[in-house]
Amino acid sequence: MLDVQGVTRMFGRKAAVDNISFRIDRPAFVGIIGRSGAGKSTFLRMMNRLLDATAGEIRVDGRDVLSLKGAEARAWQSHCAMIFQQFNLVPRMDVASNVLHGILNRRSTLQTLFNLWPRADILKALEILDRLGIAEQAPKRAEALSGGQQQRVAIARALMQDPKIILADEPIASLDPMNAQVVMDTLKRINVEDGRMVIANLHTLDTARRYCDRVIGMRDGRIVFDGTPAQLSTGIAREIYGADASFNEAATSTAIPADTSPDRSYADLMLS
Ligand SMILES: Nc1ncnc2c1ncn2[C@@H]1O[C@H](COP(=O)(O)OP(=O)(O)OP(=O)(O)O)[C@@H](O)[C@H]1O
Repeated sequence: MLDVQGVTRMFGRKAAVDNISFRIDRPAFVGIIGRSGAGKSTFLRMMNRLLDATAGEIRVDGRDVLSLKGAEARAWQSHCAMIFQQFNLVPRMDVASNVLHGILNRRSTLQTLFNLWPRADILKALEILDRLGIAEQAPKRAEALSGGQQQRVAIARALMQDPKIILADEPIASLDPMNAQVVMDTLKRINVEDGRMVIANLHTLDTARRYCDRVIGMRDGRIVFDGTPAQLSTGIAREIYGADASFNEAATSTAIPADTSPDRSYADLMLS
């Protein structure tokens, strides 16, 4: 369903992403790991057409999304919703309106001007918020919510687009461990229950191991590992991060200590 072939992005003489290729045949939960500057964000930004590639193809169900232009490129962007480390909500706007903004590009100028939303869309937004456990936050301003709740609003906004693929660029990097777990559990749930592919740039190894079906390790723009979490040994992790023998995985951990952890997470249940 996703076939990445020879994708490269140059910035001047530097290849931020250097001729990468991989295939994903089912709606998997894919984690991309690597140190800062490895090219992870650049790849996601090319995939949803925020950034042009210098070379290569990204085929989704046979169609090269890198060659789409104009309205077709915009339509593709709504099929691969993106969520960001800093949530990118409108802080002073209420939560429900932030979620409805996921389909802003489907409205007429007049509707936008008077902030008019069809009843069916409002009900859908509330239904999604309810599903993510934050329905009671709908009338509040986004800025009044905790970071974890804001990221769930951003996920709700993404779901409003009914995307095939969700791209998440360091979705939990600004969150404390408890909120990070809630957000990752939410993404896993959407992946498993809806069959939507999730591709997430992750900065902690334990998160990649715990939630991903497949892990892609990048270093200096290249793929240096592509496999299952079980294949990701400490030695390979060292290679990905360019670290020496003193590299300690626990140092990158966001895990919640067992005695403060809530009931077993959804991901635990799915994976057990
Ligand atoms: N707009 C740009 N102009 C010039 N160089 C850029 C630009 N965007 C990214 N780069 C460079 O491309 C390389 C890859 O950056 P990228 O942000 O994709 O890495 P990353 O793995 O996502 O890192 P991080 O986790 O820090 O975001 C880096 O060397 C970065 O400095």
